[in-house]
Amino acid sequence: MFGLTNKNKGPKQNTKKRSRRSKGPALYNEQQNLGAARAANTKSDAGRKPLRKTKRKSAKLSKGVTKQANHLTSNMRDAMVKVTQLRRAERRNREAVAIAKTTPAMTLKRLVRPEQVGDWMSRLNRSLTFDLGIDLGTANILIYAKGKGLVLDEPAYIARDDKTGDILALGETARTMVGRTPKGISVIRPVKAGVIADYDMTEFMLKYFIRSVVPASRLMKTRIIVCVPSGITPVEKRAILEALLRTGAKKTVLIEEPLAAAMGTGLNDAQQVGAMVVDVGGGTTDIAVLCDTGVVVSESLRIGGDSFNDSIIRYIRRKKRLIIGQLTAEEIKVAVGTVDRRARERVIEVRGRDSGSGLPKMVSVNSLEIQRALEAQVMNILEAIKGILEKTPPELVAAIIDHGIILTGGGALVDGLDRVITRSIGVASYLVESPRYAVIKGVAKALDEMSQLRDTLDELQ
Ligand SMILES: Nc1ncnc2c1ncn2[C@@H]1O[C@H](COP(=O)(O)OP(=O)(O)OP(=O)(O)O)[C@@H](O)[C@H]1O
Repeated sequence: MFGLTNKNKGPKQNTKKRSRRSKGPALYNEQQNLGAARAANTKSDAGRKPLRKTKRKSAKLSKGVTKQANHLTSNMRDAMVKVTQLRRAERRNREAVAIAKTTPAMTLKRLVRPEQVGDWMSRLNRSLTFDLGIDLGTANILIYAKGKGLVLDEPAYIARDDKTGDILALGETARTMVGRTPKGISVIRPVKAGVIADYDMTEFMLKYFIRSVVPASRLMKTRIIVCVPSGITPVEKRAILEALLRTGAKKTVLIEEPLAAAMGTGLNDAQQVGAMVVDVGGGTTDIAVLCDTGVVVSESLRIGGDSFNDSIIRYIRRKKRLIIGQLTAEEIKVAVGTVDRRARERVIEVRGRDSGSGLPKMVSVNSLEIQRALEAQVMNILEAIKGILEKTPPELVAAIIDHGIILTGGGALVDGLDRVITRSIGVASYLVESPRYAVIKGVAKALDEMSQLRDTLDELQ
């Protein structure tokens, strides 16, 4: 009975409150039932009926009341759960309204932790900045985009209408027009011997090629490292930097060709103690001794793949009385050309115009003839290497003997150059893998290490 009384006391108060507030039908009925049960209980006590009858009656009554009380308790629990759920939903609504009222920045602060904000900012900055490396060569222009790789590899040629000044073709299309253009159209090379020969055309070519690889919206954020021959004057350097700035770039930086070539060959260890790099390009041959502080001694010669072609043209005209063009000379050089008189003999049939009669003619040319044609130029390169070694500090010479002479640049692909240098200088020399791309690989590295290389780079912004 005590248990029963206790059970009835608690729920009774709650039920009253609830019934007053919400007057829910279930709870109201329960309260009425409980009241009826109590009234019945009081009546039975007052009547003082015989003991057996009273016992049976009170047992029946207590069963009923227990049942009702249990029922009431479970209903109370349901009601409490409902109230809690309602309160939670109300709190959630209030929070949602508060977030909606805050500014976007406040919402960002609420949703993103401070360290994530930093990451987010740097990620955004990185995605907006565009870093380019350019090998502005006499023969070819190569562009490397950080994070993307080599994005442009085109011959540095422009076909132009002489009368109107209109540009008709650029790059490979213009190169194939060399020696085949009608009157009034000329194919020009704006960069000669590594130096800008025609400023307007160089600027036009750079703008055209850069815009073909950089979205216009990112040009203002573009940083460019450009590679130049070691022998150019400060005025020429500034001209190149300004031409690049006029393309719309944010910042332009210069790096010397031999330094870039050395970096591109992955020479870091040798470079620290001393290395000699001979970069034979289309227009220039750059010879330099480098150590960890940069270029120690260097020289730039106006000799390269193009002047090799000129020598071949002159030789064939003189010895074979045949006039050939630049493209044929290039073909001969690649097919049978050599600078080593001990090389295996190869022969090629060459077509051209007879210098006397002006009629078409075909002659055969062999490797030894090409070796003779190129001999004087190779002698100049060998003399320049000897001269540089004489100016090199003895400690570095010892390092060069250990590491050898490294050959880079497309011009160094001419057969036998490495063997001739090794025999004449007495120091092992070797051609790097993909010599045409050594400089642009170095420029790519320089882009990664831009901040450390600050002393070695000339910059403009
Ligand atoms: N297989 C080959 N044999 C001989 N010469 C070659 C060969 N392939 C390319 N060349 C020469 O390489 C030269 C181009 O080399 P590269 O692209 O390194 O020059 P560049 O960087 O444009 O010139 P520079 O460094 O003088 O500004 C051309 O003159 C071409 O004739």
